[in-house]
Amino acid sequence: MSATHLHGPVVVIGTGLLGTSIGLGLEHRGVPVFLEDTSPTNQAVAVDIGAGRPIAEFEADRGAQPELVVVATPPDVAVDVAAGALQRWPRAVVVDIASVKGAIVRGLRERGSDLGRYVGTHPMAGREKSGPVAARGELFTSMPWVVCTAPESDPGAVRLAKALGSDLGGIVVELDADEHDEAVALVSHLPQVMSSLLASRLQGTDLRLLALAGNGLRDTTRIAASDPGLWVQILGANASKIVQHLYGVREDVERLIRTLEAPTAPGARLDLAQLMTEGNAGQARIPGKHGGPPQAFAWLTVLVDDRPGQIARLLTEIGEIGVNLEDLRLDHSSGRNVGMVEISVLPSKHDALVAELEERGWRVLQ
Ligand SMILES: NC(=O)c1ccc[n+]([C@@H]2O[C@H](COP(=O)([O-])OP(=O)(O)OC[C@H]3O[C@@H](n4cnc5c(N)ncnc54)[C@H](O)[C@@H]3O)[C@@H](O)[C@H]2O)c1
Ligand SMILES: O=C(O)C(=O)C[C@]1(C(=O)O)C=C[C@@H](O)C=C1
Repeated sequence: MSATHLHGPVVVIGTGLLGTSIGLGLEHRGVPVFLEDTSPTNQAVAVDIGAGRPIAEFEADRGAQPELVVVATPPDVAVDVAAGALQRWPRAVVVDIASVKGAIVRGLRERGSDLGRYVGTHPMAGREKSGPVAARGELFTSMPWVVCTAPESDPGAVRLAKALGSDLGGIVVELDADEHDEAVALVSHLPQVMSSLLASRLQGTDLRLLALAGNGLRDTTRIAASDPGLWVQILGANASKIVQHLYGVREDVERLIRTLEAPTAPGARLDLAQLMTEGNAGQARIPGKHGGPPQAFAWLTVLVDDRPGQIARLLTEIGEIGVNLEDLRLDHSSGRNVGMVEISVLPSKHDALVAELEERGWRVLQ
């Protein structure tokens, strides 16, 4: 059977980071999108940046039914909004994209909503920023998109939910809602908590000391900038599953404290080595891009003058050389007018890229 694609119209309710990113991605594919938000400003910004047209234009055609409604509101109103959409458009399939899944399907079941036309989904892609201005149409490319089929789900509705994920470039993964919540407690919610706990230690620190921070601190605290309002809802809705992992963390932290209180005691070094090795083993299990096996990319750093247009020129030249960037990080060395562009590529491309960039006059550190 050939793959199902969306044709639209698609209604997106909630035009923040995720809803606007979905609108942008679908419009880019030629799927007509209509946007609704309780915040007139967020709706207008999403329309202005090309994520779709205002819902009023859709409703002007009385009796029009969307093919699909995407509920992209915060989790605590997702049940109300999805239940409302199922009633408002009695022939449309309704999906939500909230970060927790069990509570939403249970909420809809309790209300007696038509679960045949509802499918819970969750794109495992996002940013630490909120609102439509932070949206990106390519946010979902090659990222997992979980589809949680309930026993009541109609197969046609599930096909459309999967089409949403795959049309936006995501990799569709089918899970039961409870399995999903179990998994994200570890791979998404615990990282957020750990990052916030770490970053909160920085409050009140002398800024001269913080200026020494390298990538270690930046890598581990990026998501500590996430929206507290959204995360209070996510953590609250998945509390019982997250707390199981925090018990494990507590045990490890208590063990580490005991070891570091007596760092020269017999066995202390071995204990520290074990802790680091256990971390290495866990980190090595994280799959590489596109859900493939973990892959070690090769990194190089290019120094660029801190002038407008330099980074764009570098990226254009890497494109001309014909090497695919796997990842990119930008950094500034404190107090110098130079930027550092860290680039990761397939190991087999590394040496040729360095040689070609040096040939073109770039300063490359390896
Ligand atoms: N931020 C992420 O990284 C991420 C990733 C995957 C999934 N999600 C999920 O996506 C959903 C949206 O998250 P976001 O980051 O886009 O949040 P956001 O704050 O950027 O956007 C939410 C939008 O919903 C609107 N809204 C609130 N109540 C509404 C209602 N009753 N009706 C219509 N609009 C309403 C808000 O005005 C806002 O524009 C959440 O359920 C979240 O769990 C977030
Ligand atoms: O990259 C990020 O900013 C994210 O944290 C995105 C992230 C994640 O944990 O991967 C956060 C919460 C969402 O529910 C899905 C994706």
